[in-house]
Amino acid sequence: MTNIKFDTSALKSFVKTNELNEIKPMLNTARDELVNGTGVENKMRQWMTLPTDYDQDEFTRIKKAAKKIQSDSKVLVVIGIGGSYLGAKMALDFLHDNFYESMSEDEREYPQVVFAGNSISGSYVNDLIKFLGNKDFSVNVISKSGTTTEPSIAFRIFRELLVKKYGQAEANKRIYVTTDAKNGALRQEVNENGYESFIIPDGIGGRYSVLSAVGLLPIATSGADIDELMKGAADAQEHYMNTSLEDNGALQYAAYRNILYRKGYTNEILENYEPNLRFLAEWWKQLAGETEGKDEKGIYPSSANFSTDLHSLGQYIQQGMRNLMETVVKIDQHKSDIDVPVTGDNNDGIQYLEGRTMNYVNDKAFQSVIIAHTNGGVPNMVVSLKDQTEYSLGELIYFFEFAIAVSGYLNGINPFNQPGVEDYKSNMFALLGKPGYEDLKKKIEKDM
Ligand SMILES: O=P(O)(O)OC[C@H]1O[C@](O)(CO)[C@@H](O)[C@@H]1O
Repeated sequence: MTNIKFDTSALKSFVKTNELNEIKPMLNTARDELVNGTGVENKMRQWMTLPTDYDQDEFTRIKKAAKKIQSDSKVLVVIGIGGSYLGAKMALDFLHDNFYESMSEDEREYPQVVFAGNSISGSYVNDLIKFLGNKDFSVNVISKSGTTTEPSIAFRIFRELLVKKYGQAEANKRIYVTTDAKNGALRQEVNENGYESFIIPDGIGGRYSVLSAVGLLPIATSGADIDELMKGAADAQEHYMNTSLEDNGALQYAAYRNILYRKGYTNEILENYEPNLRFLAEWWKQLAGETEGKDEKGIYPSSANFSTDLHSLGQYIQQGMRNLMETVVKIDQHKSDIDVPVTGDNNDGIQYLEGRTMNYVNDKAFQSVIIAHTNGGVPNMVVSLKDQTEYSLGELIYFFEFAIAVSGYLNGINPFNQPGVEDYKSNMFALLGKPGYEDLKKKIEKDM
């Protein structure tokens, strides 16, 4: 097994063999804290066994709901932010064609999945309402807390739109809620209105939730195979939970990125050579950033899309401040390929590429960048993924979740909380005049 290979061959000039041996006892302690549940906040580890231990009845209901949406809607509006958004968006992009979401109604077999509630932009929401026009649509609102401002506002707007279009009773049948089992405003609304609902289990935080109903309903609605996704994740669970450092790419990734971090490579760039992997990095950035960035430490997660960003960020990466490390997610078997056309002339200077394919050129770019950036003082790691299937994505999700959680324990922080996110929220509530924030409002206004 495993469709993932973790390659550190480009790290030779940055990490000596003994360094892996030296960090191994600490890594194993971190791994044991995670796997055996002896670490802090251990109740938030339910994602670890989710691929094999999930509610089968709910899984069946998710597939049924996806079928209903496919039969009665042209568009599914998914409302959520952070972990209640990024996993589904990442998976949809990863699994479908680059222009899948732009296909017209007649061309598509399954509903278009669009997102809302992931910003506070009035223009975006107006554009989306315009786009929906007369199209039949349903709404999947996702929020673990049920109280996050961005999705709450969006849900009000799109629920109102549904009621206006279909009437209250039919609108209620087009609303799918994914939230906490008992708590929060959304659960209360489910109880009052009888919406179809799905549960985000207590022990799964937003950024670890893509393999729960949070990701599964939008992914299934888009026509992707969630059985295969879970199968890949289940096989990854079996592998990464039960193998030691020598055979475990996720543990190796956790070890090497921390060795590098301790040498001053404090910023990690997750990179790809496929445009539809852009949101993989956006998902990973929340996973890594919210997990590790606390107690005034942690690797800063960033991303770049190649070769696009070689023509923008490339200069900085090659010669800027030397605190960067790169992790490339590389696809081994591409979905498709195309020849460089044979024209019989060399006016554009690329006749030497005739007979080659675009993926061949892309692969040479990948190799060249590793050589250049390594020579420029930027350590490179490579996560190679066999292909862009549901099975491989399931594995990849588990690989990163496991590695980042171990990495958090290794760096001596609580990997499963995110207290820092609350500060801006409190200020915003105070400035907006939310009841209960009067004192903070006064304090802010005094300091302004
Ligand atoms: O699902 P919820 O409760 O709306 O939260 C959304 C996101 O907001 C955060 O709590 C941070 O603000 C994330 O951790 C979470 O993924």
